[in-house]
Amino acid sequence: KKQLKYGAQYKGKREDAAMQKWRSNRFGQFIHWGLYAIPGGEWKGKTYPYAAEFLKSSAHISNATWDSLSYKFNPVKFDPKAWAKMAKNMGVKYMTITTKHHEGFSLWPSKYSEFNVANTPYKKDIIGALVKAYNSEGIDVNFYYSVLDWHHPDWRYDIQSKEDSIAFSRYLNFAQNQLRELAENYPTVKGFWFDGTWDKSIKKNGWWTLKIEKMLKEIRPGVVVNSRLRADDFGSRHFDSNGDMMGDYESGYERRLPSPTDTQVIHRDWEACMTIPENQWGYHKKWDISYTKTPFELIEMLAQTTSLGGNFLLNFGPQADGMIRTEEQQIAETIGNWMKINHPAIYNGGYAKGWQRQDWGYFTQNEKDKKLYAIVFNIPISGILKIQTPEGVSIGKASLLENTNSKITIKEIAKRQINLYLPKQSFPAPFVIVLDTANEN
Ligand SMILES: C#C[C@@H]1N[C@@H](C)[C@@H](O)[C@H]1O
Repeated sequence: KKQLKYGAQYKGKREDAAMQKWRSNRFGQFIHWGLYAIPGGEWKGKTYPYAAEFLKSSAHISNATWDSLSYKFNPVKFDPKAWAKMAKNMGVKYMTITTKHHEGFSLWPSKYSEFNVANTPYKKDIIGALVKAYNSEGIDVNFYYSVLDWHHPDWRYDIQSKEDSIAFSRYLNFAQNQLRELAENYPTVKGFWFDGTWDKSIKKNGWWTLKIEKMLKEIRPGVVVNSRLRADDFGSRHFDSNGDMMGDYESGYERRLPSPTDTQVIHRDWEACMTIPENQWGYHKKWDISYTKTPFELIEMLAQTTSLGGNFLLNFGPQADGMIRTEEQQIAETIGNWMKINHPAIYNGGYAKGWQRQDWGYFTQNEKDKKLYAIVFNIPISGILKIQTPEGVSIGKASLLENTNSKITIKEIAKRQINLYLPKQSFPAPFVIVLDTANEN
């Protein structure tokens, strides 16, 4: 074991109320919004297939040209209450908003950088409006903050000279000031989601990442910080040089999930963030420039994540005019209709210890109602759902969550081998079975 000053600050899961709330939320909305929404993946008549929020680099656009987009930022149709209503109806319990992405443009009137929403035709504080609207809907708000900053003159990708280290320490002070400002000015913030921490400059300044974590937790006790902020004494990220996770939850699952049987993740808190297109976080004018996931695919990801004790953060990329595109609205509505019936299998849901993953779907154990849920995506041709029960546990009753009068016949065909016989009906959508279990001894 190495002696670390800037490694993991604690072992195991946080069990305080704020972390338990974060964990019980399970389903969140990611929002990527910034100047990149204006060009929307297109530049000088050319469409770029890469992530729209990376257009500045994929189209080799100068800082001066990119920054001048701020003079055009005027989302006249922006209605934070409408966004929050849509999110509520979709069934998310938290939202994570880009306060500043790699472009360096701040969506709040920051004292520490002119490059912010106050100096645009729109003028108003977007972060403040979103926090107010989402909190009014009972939705927690977290702040995404990119440490990587293409705009700031003191940003460095690496420290290769005295000048670099002098400039970069100015940058680290600037970022610390902005983060303090966010934590102080928006007291209901529940978490900080750091990104853009992969460069050598940050890996050589692991001390700063711990300082930031401590500062935020001092200003906002209970606030939740992702592992992606953190680097240790030797530049190891997410997990320190002794293999211990830093921050409060693992945030390495970006556009990917652990495999359904990868149970090593259940020992820590974690979150997967996911795009609906293949790889677009910011708004891209061409929705179908890549494959876009269907609502049922996204619901399966949510179920898989919950079954392994993780949170699922689904991304939306609002338009420059402030509207959420219709394709995203429709997906939100379909997911919301499913959540209205099936949320008991998700909220407060987690890993069902001892219940072996089956091909037909996922088990989740509800921390609150202590019930076991089976979320079914793949009905076998036989119509029989096979279940292997843990040692000493039997299934007393099984019924459809959407119709608890529906009786599902249970048959023990061998020790700990159960057949569930589905009712003869169509199942046009993924569905949930509530299993009443009992200890045999
Ligand atoms: C790469 C990269 C960034 N990380 C994702 C969460 C998005 O913010 C994307 O731009």
